[in-house]
Amino acid sequence: MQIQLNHLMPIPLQDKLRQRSSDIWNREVTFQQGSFVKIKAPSGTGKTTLIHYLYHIRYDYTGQVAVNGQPWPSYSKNDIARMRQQEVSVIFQDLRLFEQLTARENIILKNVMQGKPYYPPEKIADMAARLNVSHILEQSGKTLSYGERQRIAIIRALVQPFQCLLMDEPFSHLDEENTQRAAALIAEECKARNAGFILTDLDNDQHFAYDVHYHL
Ligand SMILES: Nc1ncnc2c1ncn2[C@@H]1O[C@H](COP(=O)(O)OP(=O)(O)OP(=O)(O)O)[C@@H](O)[C@H]1O
Repeated sequence: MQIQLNHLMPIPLQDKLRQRSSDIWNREVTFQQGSFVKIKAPSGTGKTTLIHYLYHIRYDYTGQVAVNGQPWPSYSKNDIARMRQQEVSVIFQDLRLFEQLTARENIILKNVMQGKPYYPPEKIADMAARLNVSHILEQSGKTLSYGERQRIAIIRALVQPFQCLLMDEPFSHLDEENTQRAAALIAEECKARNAGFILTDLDNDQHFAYDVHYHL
């Protein structure tokens, strides 16, 4: 999956962003299939906005986001749904777990809706053990701590096919050990699919062997 930005600018932030230089906003940028991409930016400069544009759930921009050569708006609703099932996965900054479902139900919800599991239960158990969340899998979403939710959201994003994984500050509430464990799992799952990712964060980090760094 290749994503190209063609002079992308958020309409609500145009005045603010014109006053600072950026590698992303109002530029021509190509995110190559399989690349590990880091986008660093201070708070409030549009990381979440960018991730929402890339996942095509927000559209208040000028310019273009093209996926595999075609702008997002040219795809049908069915195409977009299929691409979110097969080609692009996401870890939102606000996580978006269903509070009334258990952690396990949140993880497998997309598989259940599609009628088939992507991974067998043992693989999900293995991922949960690696991220130290085995003991909370049957707890309801509303009782989980933010760090636990973050690890459940990470596992949920990894139990589907994808060519590109979008991640918005995915380790913001994890300690160093759990961050390292989560990053290792994400890197493995990307390599297993020949997939890449686009990760936004506030600071520099060494969690991955990034192919490209950008400043937002
Ligand atoms: N729908 C919107 N309409 C107008 N302004 C918005 C909208 N959404 C976000 N903003 C503003 O755009 C700016 C960027 O927001 P965004 O959440 O993308 O930043 P961020 O870099 O992810 O921030 P943080 O690091 O704090 O999570 C903020 O000043 C925010 O108030």
